Amino acid sequence: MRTSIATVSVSGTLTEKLIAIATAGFDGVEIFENDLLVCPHPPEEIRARAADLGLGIDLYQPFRDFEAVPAATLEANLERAERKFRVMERLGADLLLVCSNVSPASIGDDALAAEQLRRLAERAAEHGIRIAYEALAWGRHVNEYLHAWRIVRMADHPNLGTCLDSFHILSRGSDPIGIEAIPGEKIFFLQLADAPLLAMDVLQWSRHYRCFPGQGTLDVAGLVQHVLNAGYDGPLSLEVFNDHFRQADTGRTARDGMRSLIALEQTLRGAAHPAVPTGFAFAELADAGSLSGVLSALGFTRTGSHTSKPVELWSQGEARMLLNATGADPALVALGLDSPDPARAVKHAETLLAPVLPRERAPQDASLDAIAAPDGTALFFCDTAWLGDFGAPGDSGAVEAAGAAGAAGAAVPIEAVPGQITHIDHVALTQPWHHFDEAALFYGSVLGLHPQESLELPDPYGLLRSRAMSTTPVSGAGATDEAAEATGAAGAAGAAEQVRMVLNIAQVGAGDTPWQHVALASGDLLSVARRLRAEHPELLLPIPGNYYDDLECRHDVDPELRRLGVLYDRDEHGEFLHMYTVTVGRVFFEIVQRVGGYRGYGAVNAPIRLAAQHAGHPKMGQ
Ligand SMILES: O=C(O)c1ccc(O)c(O)c1
Ligand SMILES: [Mg+2]
Repeated sequence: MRTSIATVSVSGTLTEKLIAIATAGFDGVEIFENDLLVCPHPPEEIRARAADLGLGIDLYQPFRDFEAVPAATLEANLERAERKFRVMERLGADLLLVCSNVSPASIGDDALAAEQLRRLAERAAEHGIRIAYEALAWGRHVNEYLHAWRIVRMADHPNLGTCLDSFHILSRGSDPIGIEAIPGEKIFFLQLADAPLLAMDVLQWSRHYRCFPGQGTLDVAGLVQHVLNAGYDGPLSLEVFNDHFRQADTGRTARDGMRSLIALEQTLRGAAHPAVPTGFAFAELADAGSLSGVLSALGFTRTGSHTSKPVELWSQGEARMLLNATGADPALVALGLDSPDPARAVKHAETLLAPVLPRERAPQDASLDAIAAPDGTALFFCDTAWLGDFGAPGDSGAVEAAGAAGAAGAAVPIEAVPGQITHIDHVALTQPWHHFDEAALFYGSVLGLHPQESLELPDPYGLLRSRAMSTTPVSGAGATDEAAEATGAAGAAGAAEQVRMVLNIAQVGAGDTPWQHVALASGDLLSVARRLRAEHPELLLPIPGNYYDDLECRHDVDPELRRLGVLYDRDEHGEFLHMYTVTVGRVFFEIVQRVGGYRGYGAVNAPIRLAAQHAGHPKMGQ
């Protein structure tokens, strides 16, 4: 399918936009008029640049407030159009988008609108130009796509067709099935945008919060399927008005847009996602020596040493931490993901433009492929072979992979030890604010994670935006009942096989060193808490008594939670106990216990945690 993008969707000058759009691999562009007006180069030069870059100019837009006007205004509007046709000829563009009239002076008369659009199409035809009429969701009289189509049909001119825009259709809750009744050749253009579900004025929603397909909650792929069923074979064109995209890196946004179209095409093909991870194989932390004490306090033991690198394996149950003695401030640098087919997972990631990381490895090391997540974290796709790179602690000889699970891997049976940590429950990664949507699309398309709750959490110095993503779809805004049932079926039994990530937005001023955290699951959190409180109280994040005064009036909880500093939440499926360590370098740990089928992340307690972290670190990094 031909891919295109409106120049308004990315930042920069028109020339910068064209270069970034071509580099990302698009076939064409929609020139948004304002980008041309502010450009110092004449249309002929833009046309030549686009041609040199291999980009077609698929559309020129928008032409506003044309139709259903009093006769005197029509003459002026046709004259205005003539001038635009001349600009388009100079640009080499032959399709003009006319959006439905928003003026209070326009008249609610379909026959009049059709007659005037017909006159416009006749004039356009003299220039070899075609007109695509689009219903804006806030059009004065025409704001439904089927209404725009009825007018186009009534006008009955070969140079007049309709432009469908997923945002205008889905934001109003219109049923896109009606698209299939429009002959494909009368759909002159298709614009795609997603958006988060927001209860607000639709014009403001459209102008500030549109995002690429897959970043919001609209069923853009479902709509495209209807358009293809209608017989449309023109471009899929991204048209996104977004305050963040206007400020973000041009090339990165363009590539992100291309990733969204590739993912959309993959969704349309209907094949199951080929690379969904089945668990966390490990979390790798850069370390200068301070983390081993924290891990051993948490109950981890050193179970292996890498045979060719200064990396140690620390294990407990199925939770595995790699400490990489880089000498750097402690930070989360990589995640290992259990993958049913690692080679396929990397190939899939590459189709989605994920950067594959070069890796230095000794000849005897297991081949492990990694890609870079948007925040730079390395993601390794693993089977169990990697454990073979680790010998017994302090040993330089590799242990056979098969024996590794027993020796280096040291998978102690889950729950064998009371109060043991069993696995990694989730990992929270802080994203720079202008990469948040990119990260959601990345984890959704590359790993097949489903978005969960999206939250705004008060912090003493700001509001933290947070979105959880997991391998199991979870009910909530935008999720279907079926998805909720699937989650229920996965239930607690699949707890360790799930991959859950929490994406947080770094606060202004956090710079390049945001905090990350690893949440470790235990089947008996109170025992873990009792031991830590007795042996390492200095490692625990202090929780204010005011929190427990409130908690105890909301829930009938064990008074021991207060003494231990354990936080509590519940949902309709179960209960959640969790606690935090203090931050070491740029990482901290959370210990969690999901009782029953609790699905959340204790978000209600996040403000307590954030305030406690601020108290301990006046200049915290998240
Ligand atoms: O916000 C607008 O005015 C506007 C203009 C042109 C479009 O194609 C569109 O979808 C919205
Ligand atoms: Mg549009």
